[in-house]
Amino acid sequence: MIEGVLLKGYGGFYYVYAEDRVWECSLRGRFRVKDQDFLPGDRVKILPDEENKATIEAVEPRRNALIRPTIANVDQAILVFAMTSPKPDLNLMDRLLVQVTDAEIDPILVFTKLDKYEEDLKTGSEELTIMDVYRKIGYTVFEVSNETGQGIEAVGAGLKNKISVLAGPSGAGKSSLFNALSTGKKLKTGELSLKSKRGRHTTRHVELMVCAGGLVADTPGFSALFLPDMNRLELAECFPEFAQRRSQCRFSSCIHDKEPNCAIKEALENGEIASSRYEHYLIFLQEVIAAERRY
Ligand SMILES: Nc1nc2c(ncn2[C@@H]2O[C@H](COP(=O)(O)OP(=O)(O)OP(=O)(O)O)[C@@H](O)[C@H]2O)c(=O)[nH]1
Ligand SMILES: [Zn+2]
Repeated sequence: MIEGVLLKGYGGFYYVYAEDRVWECSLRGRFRVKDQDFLPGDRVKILPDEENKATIEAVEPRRNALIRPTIANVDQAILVFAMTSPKPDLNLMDRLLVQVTDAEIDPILVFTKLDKYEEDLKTGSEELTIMDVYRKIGYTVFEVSNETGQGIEAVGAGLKNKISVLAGPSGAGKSSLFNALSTGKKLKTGELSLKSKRGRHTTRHVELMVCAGGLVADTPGFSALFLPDMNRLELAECFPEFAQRRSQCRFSSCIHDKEPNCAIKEALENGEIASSRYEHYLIFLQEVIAAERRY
């Protein structure tokens, strides 16, 4: 028996990645009734019968499961944004960071189009780049060019043996990144480029794809504009630079809005917290409060 990860269920079969290849699997009789219980990302044990064919014999308990997209055992979210053309939408970035953090998934920020950005820089330089702002907060940040390949290897090293979801706005370079990470490797059965996948299905099935020694899901649904169900105190917990200073606020129930002696507002005034982050926090706070009232 060999261990693998379920990539997708399709047409009555299950495609499992194990030992560096994709196996077309059917279910053992006892699993058939609870067919719908299988999710991409599930860790399974398979028994090969013929070449590339096998049966699923066992399923491991899940560590976590996302509802949208529906994937089990997600380790990390790769949030892809272009440094330039288009300029990164920081509101969306902070929203995704809140969603991911709330789901207890590690965020990784990948900024693309480094080649274009460096060209732009020749006309004038900024003091603290957006990338530095997020690095300073403590996030893992990569700067890459999908065109020249610069920085790609470092991103790939972080994907190995992990299940990652890919999210970010249209035009950010998600497909290009996926392709850049997959170069030099001939695609095997069950592996297709992100773009050809997208072109093929109008209704998007969630599925995992083999990429840089790990598994990656393209997740359009993850850029949802609504914040997850949370209360006003939980929101600040999703901003690491707020959470870290919260105990210094005068009131333990401080939501860092109108309260006096707020450590977060002090840090904002000192320039230790980026104004865009605080601005977005306030926008999200209003949304969370409005949602609280609805229930
Ligand atoms: N110069 C440069 N162009 C890039 C880079 N990455 C992507 N592009 C270009 O940016 C455009 C959008 O890239 P895609 O990879 O299609 O973006 P996407 O995020 O998959 O977009 P959607 O499919 O709409 O979600 C394409 O024209 C790419 O060639 C990069 O690092 N440098
Ligand atoms: Zn406060």
